[in-house]
This record gives sequence, C-alpha cells and structure tokens, in this order.
Amino acid sequence: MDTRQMKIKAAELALSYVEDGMRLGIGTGSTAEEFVRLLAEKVAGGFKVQGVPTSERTARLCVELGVPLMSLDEMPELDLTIDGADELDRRLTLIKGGGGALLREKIVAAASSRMIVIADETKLVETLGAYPLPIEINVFGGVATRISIEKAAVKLGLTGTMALRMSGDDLFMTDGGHYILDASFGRIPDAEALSRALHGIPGVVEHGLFIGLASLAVVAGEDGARVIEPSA
Ligand SMILES: O=C[C@H](O)[C@H](O)[C@H](O)COP(=O)(O)O
Repeated sequence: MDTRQMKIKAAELALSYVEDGMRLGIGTGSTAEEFVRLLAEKVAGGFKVQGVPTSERTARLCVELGVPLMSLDEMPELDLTIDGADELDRRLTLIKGGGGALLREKIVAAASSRMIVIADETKLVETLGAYPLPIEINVFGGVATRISIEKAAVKLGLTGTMALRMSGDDLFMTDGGHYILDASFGRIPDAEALSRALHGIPGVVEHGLFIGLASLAVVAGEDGARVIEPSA
C-alpha cells in the first residue's frame, strides 16, 4: 500500500464518523483532500452535510466536487472537524501547518465539538519535532518577531534554525495575509510550554501546535486504518 492509499484508508474510516445533517469542519492538505473526495461521493448520493473549509484551497475543491459550504460566521458551531496533520503523538498533540492553513484550521477545530485527525502512520511519533514547526507571523516587524521567537526558544532549551517559507521566488503568504516561519527546533518535549511562550510574542499570529483539540486519530498503515484515542 503506498502513502496515498493509506491516506484514503484513513479518510474512509473517518468518514464513518460523519452523520447525516452534520455541521462539518473540513481540513486542508493531501489527506484532507482524499476525505473531501469521498465525502463528495456520499453527498452526490443524497447525504446532507454543511461544510466549513479551513482554506481557500479546500474551498475550491469542495465547490468543484459539489460539497455544500458555509462560512464559519454563518455556522459558528460545528459538530466535527476532520483534518490532516504533519505529525501527531499518542496524546494527540499535533504539528500542523505544512500547507500553511494552520490559523484557519485551529479556529475551525476550536469551534468544533470534536476533531478527528487523519494521517498515514509515518506521521505518528513518540515526540514531536522532527517536522519543522510552522509559526504564522504578522508581516509587520517580522525580523523582530523572529528574534523574539529565538530568545523564547532558547529559554526553553530549544535551538535550531528558522526559515521564512517561500513560494517559488516569493515569500509564502497565508490565506490571512501573514508569513510563515518554519522552526526546526528538533524534539519538542514540552509542547504546552512552547505554545505559551509563542503566544506571548505579539507578532506571532498562531503556531502549528494543536494541543487538546483532537479527540480521535485515524492512522493508516500497511494493515489498514486504526483508531487512536488520546493517551493521558
Ligand atoms: O496547513 C496544512 C495542514 O495543517 C495539513 O493538514 C497538514 O500539512 C498535513 O497535510 P498532508 O495531509 O498533505 O500531509
């Protein structure tokens, strides 16, 4: 089974948690897109959902495939969000934002009663941090914000490199009009402490650590998909 087939298996199992009439947050990325394709098939068969997309990219795919959408302002409380992740540990703390959608993804997840994360098993790790942590920063004062992040990280014993994300020759711009710093800090033993420190820096708009948001993970490997509940 290749990685794409694993993503489809995870998306298939996650789809079984979606009930007729649900208000659904719809994630971003290649795994979430497999979910959108499967969901669209069900919708074509008469299944009813209202979706809130977590990015312009996801919105375009949903429109193309006929999945009904609303904005989060029109439907501010959601039953379930299904989304991918770049890394997850057994507590279901996530690193997200590889596709640059972390801000809307976090807002949508926080507005949902439940979040199910879908992933291939290569993303399940003992300790987060092999994947660079995306940090969304305001365009104004980006250099100062970067210095503040470096200082905060050093205080927590985290060192490493940070790179402004590029899109070709241009700086990558999020749907919200911000930049992304990809921070390669290595192992992140205390995600809560790093999250608090980052939220204390004014130029940081949001970061890709999702703590206490995912209620379930569906992880797929060679043997198919399995459900993981958060460990204490
Ligand atoms: O910003 C993007 C999202 O957080 C994605 O859910 C994450 O990057 C995983 O994407 P993929 O399923 O393509 O690996």
